[in-house]
Amino acid sequence: MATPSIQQIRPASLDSTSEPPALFDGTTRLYISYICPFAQRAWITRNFKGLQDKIELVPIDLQNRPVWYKEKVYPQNKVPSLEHNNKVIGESLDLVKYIDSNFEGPSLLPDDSEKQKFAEELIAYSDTFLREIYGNFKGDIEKHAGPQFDYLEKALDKFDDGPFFLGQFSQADIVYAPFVERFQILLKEVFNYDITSGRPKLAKWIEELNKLDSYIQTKADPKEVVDLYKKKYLA
Ligand SMILES: N[C@@H](CCC(=O)N[C@@H](CS)C(=O)NCC(=O)O)C(=O)O
Repeated sequence: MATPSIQQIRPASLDSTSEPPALFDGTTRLYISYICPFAQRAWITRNFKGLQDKIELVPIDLQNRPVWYKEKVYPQNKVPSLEHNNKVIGESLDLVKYIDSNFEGPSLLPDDSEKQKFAEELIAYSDTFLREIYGNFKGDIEKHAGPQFDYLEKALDKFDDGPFFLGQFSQADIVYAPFVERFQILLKEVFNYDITSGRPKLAKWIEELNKLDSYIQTKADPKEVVDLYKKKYLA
């Protein structure tokens, strides 16, 4: 029997014509959009911890959002959000930490305090990383984005007991992976800029990420990424 493709195991997105799920019935639900890198962070966390049966994935069509999402689930009207224990929480960085510490499954932070401190530093830097790159899509991309990828290359040099930021796969990798995925596609396609050129550790990090099912299953459609970003940033 053929292995089901990644797309086949993805539930269909709910749109303005869809009925809401049975909200606050005790089911834990992670609301995402397949194209959203912030939501992808929480989705990878859920997958890596093996919580596919404990946290139901509810994809939303952001272009044609159901009104009940804002009214009944998450007034901020953004994804990701998590319905858990009769409340709804949002913000991807908080959700990565929340899912990691409130559910079973392998921990996404090592015991080593030096590594924990470095994870905090990397996670705290992620907003600056994004701002520097997104904010310069119309400018000299090499000048502005280059130092950001150099930052990652240097960070990957800190621990040598594995290919990830802390050696082993952790929250820090999850925070950056969805964005590096998109920037790699987009900068190559639009600016012919290869983010891995001269950055062997970053190249290896991407290669190793692409061996993890929990990440592979969440990857965005590259064509959709390019179309969306061109429309948003380069029109
Ligand atoms: N700071 C938020 C950002 C989430 C976010 O901007 N999500 C986008 C999709 S990628 C969204 O829901 N946009 C809908 C809107 O702004 O109306 C997080 O980290 O979770």
